[in-house]
Amino acid sequence: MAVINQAAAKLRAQLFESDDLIVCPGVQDGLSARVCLQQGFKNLYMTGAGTAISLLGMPDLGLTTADDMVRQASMLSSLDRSVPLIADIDTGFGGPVMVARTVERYILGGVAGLHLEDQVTTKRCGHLGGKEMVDVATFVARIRAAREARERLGSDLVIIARTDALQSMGFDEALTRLKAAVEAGADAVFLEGVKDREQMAKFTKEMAPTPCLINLVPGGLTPLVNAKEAKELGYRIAIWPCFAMTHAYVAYQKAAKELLETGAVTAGFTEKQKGEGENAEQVPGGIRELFELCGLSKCVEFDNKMGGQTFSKGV
Ligand SMILES: C[C@](O)(C(=O)O)[C@H](CC(=O)O)C(=O)O
Repeated sequence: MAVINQAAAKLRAQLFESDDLIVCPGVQDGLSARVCLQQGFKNLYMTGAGTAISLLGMPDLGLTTADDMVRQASMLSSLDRSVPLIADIDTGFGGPVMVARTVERYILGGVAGLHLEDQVTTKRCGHLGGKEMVDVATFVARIRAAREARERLGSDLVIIARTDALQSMGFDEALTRLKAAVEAGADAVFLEGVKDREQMAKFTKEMAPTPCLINLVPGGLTPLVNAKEAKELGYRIAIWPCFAMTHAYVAYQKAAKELLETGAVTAGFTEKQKGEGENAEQVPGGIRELFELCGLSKCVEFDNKMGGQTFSKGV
């Protein structure tokens, strides 16, 4: 328990013992997380939209189950337990009992923070139209259930209340909901779909001193301010869901098109990479490098240290 709680305690300290912006690149799978860890990010964000796309090949329409999300969030948390992960928990997947149960599973998986929202369980991405909300009492019960689960496990989990009410119910109702959530035990707040800089500044000012999160989705409703601006606008946490996925999508398309049309895959490769296999071990971005990114040498070292024979003939 103590080791698992370390990331949550660290996130809590980042939030309440410093005034730096917590910069969270959106990750959805092992590769995106490993790349962000390699680049030295101090935090990660597990995007539910990205998880729906990468794990299910489906849009963000409330199709990922609690099991899908717990499994992905736990895997991502385990890659480097010194880097706190904030994870999307959508609506919590049911009534208070289910919310508490799912939050416990997130905590036990090593998640440091999560955001829990007020959409109906048949939810959709916050940047799509036609969203429906639960009433305030139902939302508050979800937050209370999350807080209760946190207390039951003695965890430092950071609970971030998210409202999707802005588009259909307006700014004042959205703020009322977030204030009620803070009253019920949320540590930070997330106003989904905020539409311009003026609204951003007003939001952080009205919610102060509660820390606010900004969601910067490529192609979404919110202007893509940079980290410096987000901080100046009063935000404490910024998430960039699907940012790398957008780039990966374009690269996949290019390579798939080339393979289909020419029967070969060379797009974006260096001359060396295009060569025959004898230098395979040195190829940058080749399979060996990807395994290395994911801890190949560390696995071999661990096996040896434990007296295992698995890699005695080398790898
Ligand atoms: C933040 C979000 O919940 C996510 O799953 O990452 C999504 C982002 C997206 O759809 O790209 C959201 O609803 O804003």
